[in-house]
Amino acid sequence: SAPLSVEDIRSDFPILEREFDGTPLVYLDNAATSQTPEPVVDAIVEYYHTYNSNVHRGLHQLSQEASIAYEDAHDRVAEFIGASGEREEIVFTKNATESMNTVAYAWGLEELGPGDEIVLTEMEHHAALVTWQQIAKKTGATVRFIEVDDEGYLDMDHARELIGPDTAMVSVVHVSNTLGTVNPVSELTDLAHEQDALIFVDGAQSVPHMPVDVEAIDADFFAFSGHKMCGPTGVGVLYGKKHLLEEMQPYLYGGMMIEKVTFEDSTWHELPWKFEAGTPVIAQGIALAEACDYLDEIGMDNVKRHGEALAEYAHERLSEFDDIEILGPPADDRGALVSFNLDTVHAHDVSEILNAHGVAVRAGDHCTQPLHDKLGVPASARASFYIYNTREEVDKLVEGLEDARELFA
Ligand SMILES: Cc1ncc(COP(=O)(O)O)c(CN[C@@H](CS)C(=O)O)c1O
Repeated sequence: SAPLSVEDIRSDFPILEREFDGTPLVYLDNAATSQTPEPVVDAIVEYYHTYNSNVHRGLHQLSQEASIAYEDAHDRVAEFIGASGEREEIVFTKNATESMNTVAYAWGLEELGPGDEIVLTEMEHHAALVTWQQIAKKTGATVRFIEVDDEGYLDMDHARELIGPDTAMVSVVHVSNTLGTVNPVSELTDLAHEQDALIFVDGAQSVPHMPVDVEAIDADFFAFSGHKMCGPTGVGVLYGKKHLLEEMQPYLYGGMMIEKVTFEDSTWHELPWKFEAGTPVIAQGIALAEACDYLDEIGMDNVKRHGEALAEYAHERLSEFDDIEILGPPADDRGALVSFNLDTVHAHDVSEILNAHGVAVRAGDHCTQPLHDKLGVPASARASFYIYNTREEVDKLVEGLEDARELFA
């Protein structure tokens, strides 16, 4: 695909024209949520303007149109991540968090028991960490954590030590939303499968930012959110290998997910509808398919290159300051984000002052409290990049930090 034209892309995002009392918006909080391009917004508007209807093949024209668009959106997402099982391997949820809970309840609650181990990493997002921690409490299973070293990399010797015959599930974040570390998910998948364990990859920060082929990785489950990849809020994706989803029982019951219901018992609809109880995320799912088209038009290799180049530049600029501590791997070996602390200024104050410069960054624990505890920092500030950000915006970030330093000197 042709190299990415940031200028053309920015014209698809009117929000980026926003100014606050004359100060232009510099949106650097893409790991929290991305902005939404016109074609995706148009897809939502078109749905509600022309074929809004409930799905699952009502007999009238509108329902037929909505059903086909909604079902086809599953195939489009499958294609985007290389799932050859198409819609049968793609469940639309509300967000990545719900995708992870779906496996924890529909598989974990049934399959786990005392003696079983769930291997996580110390850099897991709460969506995985708290979920598996609580399922372990309910089932008597044990959660164990692969250590993260001082540079923000997984200790793979420790991974090989932990993943053993008692391991039932490995759950690992593909790209850390705090450190920017890109984890060796193929290697971890091999380690899990050697022990007949399953592996769940949290792809919330990878699917939006790089080419992902779930079958090349051979992950059993993969989760991500539409709102971090130019889609709307309200749609997440659970990819699961077909035979696993076939074996799993639903944990949310109701209409749409059933085949036959009697007063005594019920049978379930085919995949993936078995896991989509009630009226699903229709407009959001259709818009997510549009977001896949939008990103593929740019080319995920270009998306990856652009985000990593901005993170590398930001890392280099921030490294010019001797009072800034950057979290995670070196400049040239990370995803599209940089978390950092300014020695004399709390991350919340950094964020406040950057906001006065129009610069939007995240400050806090980024839903990785145990990791921050381990790193010995209460919080961090995080700049995260996407397709519409520029080097000039990184320079604005640095200017804001220079202001913060003076204010708190
Ligand atoms: C690695 C990872 N895993 C799961 C999630 C949850 O995504 P949801 O769409 O909220 O369900 C996120 C979302 N992280 C946001 C909110 S804390 C961040 O600012 O970093 C994530 O980064």
